[in-house]
Amino acid sequence: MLRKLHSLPGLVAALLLLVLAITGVILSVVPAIERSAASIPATGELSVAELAERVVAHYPGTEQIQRSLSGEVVVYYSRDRQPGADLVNPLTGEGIAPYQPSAFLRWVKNLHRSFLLDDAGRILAGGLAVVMVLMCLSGMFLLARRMGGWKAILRPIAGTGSSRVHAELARFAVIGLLLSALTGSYMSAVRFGLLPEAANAEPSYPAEVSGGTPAPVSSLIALKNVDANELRELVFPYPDDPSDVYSLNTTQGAGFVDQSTGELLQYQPRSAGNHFHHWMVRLHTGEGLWWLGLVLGMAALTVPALSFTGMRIWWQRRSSSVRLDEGASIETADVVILVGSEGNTTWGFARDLQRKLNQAGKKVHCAPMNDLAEHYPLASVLFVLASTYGDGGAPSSASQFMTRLKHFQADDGLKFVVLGFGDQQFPKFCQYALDVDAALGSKGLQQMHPVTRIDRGSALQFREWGEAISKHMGVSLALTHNPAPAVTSEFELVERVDYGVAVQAPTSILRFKPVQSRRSLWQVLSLKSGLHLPSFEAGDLFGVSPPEDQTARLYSLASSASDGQLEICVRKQTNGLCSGYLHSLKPGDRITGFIQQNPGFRPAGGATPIILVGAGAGIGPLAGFIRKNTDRNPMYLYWGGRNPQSDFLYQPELGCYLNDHRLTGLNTAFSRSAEKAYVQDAIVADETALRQLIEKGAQVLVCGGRDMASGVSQVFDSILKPLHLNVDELKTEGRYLEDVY
Ligand SMILES: Cc1cc2nc3c(=O)[nH]c(=O)nc-3n(C[C@H](O)[C@H](O)[C@H](O)COP(=O)(O)O)c2cc1C
Repeated sequence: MLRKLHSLPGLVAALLLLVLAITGVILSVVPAIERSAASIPATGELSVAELAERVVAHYPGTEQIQRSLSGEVVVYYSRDRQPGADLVNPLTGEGIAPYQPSAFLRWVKNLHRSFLLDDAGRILAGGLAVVMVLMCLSGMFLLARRMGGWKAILRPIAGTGSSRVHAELARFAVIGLLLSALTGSYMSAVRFGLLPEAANAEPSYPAEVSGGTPAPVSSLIALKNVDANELRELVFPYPDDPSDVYSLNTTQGAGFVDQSTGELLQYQPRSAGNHFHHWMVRLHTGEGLWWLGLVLGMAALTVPALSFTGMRIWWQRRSSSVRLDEGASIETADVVILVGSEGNTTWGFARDLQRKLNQAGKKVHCAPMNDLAEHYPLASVLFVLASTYGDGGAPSSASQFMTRLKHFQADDGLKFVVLGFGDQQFPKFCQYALDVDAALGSKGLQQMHPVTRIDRGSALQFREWGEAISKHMGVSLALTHNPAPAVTSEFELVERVDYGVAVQAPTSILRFKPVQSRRSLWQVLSLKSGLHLPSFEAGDLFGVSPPEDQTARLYSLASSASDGQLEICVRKQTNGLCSGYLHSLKPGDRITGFIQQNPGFRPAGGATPIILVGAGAGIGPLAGFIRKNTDRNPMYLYWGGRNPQSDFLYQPELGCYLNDHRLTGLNTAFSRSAEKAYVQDAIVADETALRQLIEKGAQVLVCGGRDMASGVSQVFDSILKPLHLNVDELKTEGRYLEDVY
């Protein structure tokens, strides 16, 4: 519901909102430009009387002096019976230039206020401001849900792609956008009488004036008492009419001034309502608040990107919303599949499972987790496929599941299996699936297979899980769903460096270059060659499928596109189809593969000290990070191999990086040498130095096998203890990142 409230108005109004935002950005810089051009006297330096005297000295036919909130002073005068208007310097009264408001800015303002359509357009713009308020509020709630609660709203945002960019931008801009939208809605509501307009402080014309000889303007006491910076407007009396008066309008109130006695007549201070109205207008336009104008402009600048990423998210969600038909009824089903999903991708996996179970002759009922029935009379297996959302929380189609589970009656024969879908970059990887598994277990249901976690929709892990389930159920389930078949390119191996054969850990550094492809029309038009690498950074992933199998394996990239080549470090696994295939390549051989972004595994920029930890081929992306450290920020590498003579990967490069200070410190450990040490030992040996680095704000990046990563995490937990910190807390702050396989 909340999501619909956010996305539907956004989709419908996107184009018009873009017009409002872009014109808003242009108008937002006007106060700052005006402010930079204006001379503003210090408070108390110049009174309205002095200002008027100086202006009149240069413009004897002065009729009116106006001051904008930005500090621009304009004199309206008559010379030789011709009216004129000039910008003047308030300190001298001299003219600066003829006052000619920009026709372009007037047009932009009209477009912003009314889409150049008078009242109908103003109503539309007002309606859009209200839509924007709704989108900002619903967006804030969605963001809080995404982050796992309001308290976590300022934490680093995990995730990738449009969804992450949208969340980052929205968090940056939401206050500014909300302020613009609220004040815009208010102004429209006042204009169309939906809200009462604050009574204007218009004093009534004085019934009596002295009618004496006009005194020089500089001597009028009422004008001497007002600071020039408070002036909005001073209208001069008709020349030669002693019964006429000055009309004075300031930021505080309005009244009349007797041109002979200088007495202030009929003065009316601004009411509280009038002040409020005045401030609402200023908060919308930034008039007189140039810095606020720029802040609002920057917020409005995000609207095109928010619209684009918002539409992409909506489209991705829509295109993956392949709802399955329920299949068998609750009463007749012998297998039940319940799906917990937020972004709809889990439904694709469920559909594959349902289809394969049907092919195996099962009667399958499939439904969202929120539709858990009280009883499935004939079912023998209950599958729960659940993603995790927010900070380890339930996705929307499972939000009621735990409550409904309380009324669930399980038959003795019913077994359950939970399959979690999540992303390892999140600190609570598949947490909701783990919670569901525990809750079903505590209901007395029998677990058919331990809860399994699928990382980033891995087709390989899903297939492997299907094989295990096939054995339990005595059927053949060849699960093949692959949520995001990637766009592949062709690459040629140009160099390989081999290590580790003598210690039974054959590991190769493989370097590829892109193969000339047929140029697209865009490349032809933009004079680009077809020989370009797709954009990627060290730490992103390279997906390759061996010829015998369509399922891609992912390897961490050790280079970035700017290095001009694609580099991976691959250990040959026993019976490994893909690693075996890659190790069989000779220079000149070609492969196809694709890039998958992995923005959650990148070193923090700036002077933050970086501690890199890896073992074996896990050094690949770490070497890539060091190579890119051309600013020579503090970077320390802890790496474990088997034997320095055989598998000291990147040894020559690391030597160069130490010499040119891209690498600050190198600590190695070798398990099949005299020292018989692992990377954890090298970390423990350096405990004090590491603790000091972390105290200074260092970030830790770990890459390698799962066992190594878990050992390293334990060691860091004990190093962090005296600091009253632990690895989980560092992970939440984005200061402990893992890329494990
Ligand atoms: C805002 C957001 C928060 C997420 N939080 C977690 C999390 O805490 N733990 C986790 O393992 N995965 C998390 N994920 C990853 C999703 O669970 C994963 O992408 C899953 O495949 C999505 O499936 P769905 O599209 O069916 O909802 C999150 C994803 C997003 C977009």
